[in-house]
Amino acid sequence: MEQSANQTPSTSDLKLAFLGTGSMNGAIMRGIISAGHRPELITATVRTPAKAEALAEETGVNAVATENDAEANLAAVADADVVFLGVKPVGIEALAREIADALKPDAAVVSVAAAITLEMLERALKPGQPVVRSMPNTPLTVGLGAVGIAAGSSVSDEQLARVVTLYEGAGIVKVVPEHLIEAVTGVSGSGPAYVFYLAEAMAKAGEELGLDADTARDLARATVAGAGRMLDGDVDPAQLRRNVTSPKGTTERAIMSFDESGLPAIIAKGAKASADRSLEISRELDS
Ligand SMILES: NC(=O)C1=CN([C@@H]2O[C@H](COP(=O)(O)OP(=O)(O)OC[C@H]3O[C@@H](n4cnc5c(N)ncnc54)[C@H](OP(=O)(O)O)[C@@H]3O)[C@@H](O)[C@H]2O)C=CC1
Ligand SMILES: O=C(O)[C@@H]1CCC=N1
Repeated sequence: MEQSANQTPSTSDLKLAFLGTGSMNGAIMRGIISAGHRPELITATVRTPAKAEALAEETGVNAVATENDAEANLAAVADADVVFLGVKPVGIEALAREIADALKPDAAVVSVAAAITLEMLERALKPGQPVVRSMPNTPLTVGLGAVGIAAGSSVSDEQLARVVTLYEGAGIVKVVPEHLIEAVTGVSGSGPAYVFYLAEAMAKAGEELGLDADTARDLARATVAGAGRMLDGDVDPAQLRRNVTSPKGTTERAIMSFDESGLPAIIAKGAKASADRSLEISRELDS
């Protein structure tokens, strides 16, 4: 049964480490900083020195490259209260094993990786280390993220609430049983790409209707951004759609065409393909 966490402990003094600060961990970190977390309490690691320099310059965090400092990940977690693991799924377990002995025993380790199960994470860390499996998405970077999280066996209510509060600074959070994380992946983890894909397709449609490429792209982009902004809050997408759809008007014809083409089923099939791929990667990596 899905539930929303409702405790809001203070997280403003927590020391955070982001290990592997690319698209996803970078989005989480930027969202948390925009929500007010002080960059001087954050250490971020990447592999490449130039990327570390750019991150430090842009965000003010302490950013370190593992190519410059082989101990960077160990140093980053040494006094961290919450550690976000943000490397590709294939590298997560090795990273967890690398930092296992350097973590504070009560540090919460939050994986953002697709397909990496709580069992795999707990096996790679020391017994009793609190672990959270999360499935975030990149709109966290603009404070409009959507995150699913599942708690490991050693996570206290307070530790889970801290992770929820950190994420809630930059989006909405749903606490779900682990077996539903694949569903979260199929809807919201991969979801931003579906929406960008829609914007690409709308732009192409505009060109086919005679608009020049720049005009078509700008109209499609602004439409998806504006509609996305209207969805922020407790609103019903179907009602917003109906507000655009005049009886016997132009939009109605377009929606009828989408329905005749089976668009809802096509989207459901794509979301399932994402969820299924997550399970497939789990099987590939679980040794
Ligand atoms: N992108 C997305 O929308 C989403 C991604 N995820 C998950 O997020 C994770 C990361 O994906 P994504 O952000 O897209 O990938 P990226 O390639 O953008 O980021 C990976 C980061 O890890 C760094 N890195 C690699 N190895 C190490 C290491 N040993 N120590 C420190 N840093 C390291 C890379 O540094 P460098 O660039 O210098 O090589 C890079 O900054 C994946 O597990 C994915 O499943 C989950 C939800 C959504
Ligand atoms: O494509 C991926 O595998 C990652 C996980 C969800 C979104 N991006």
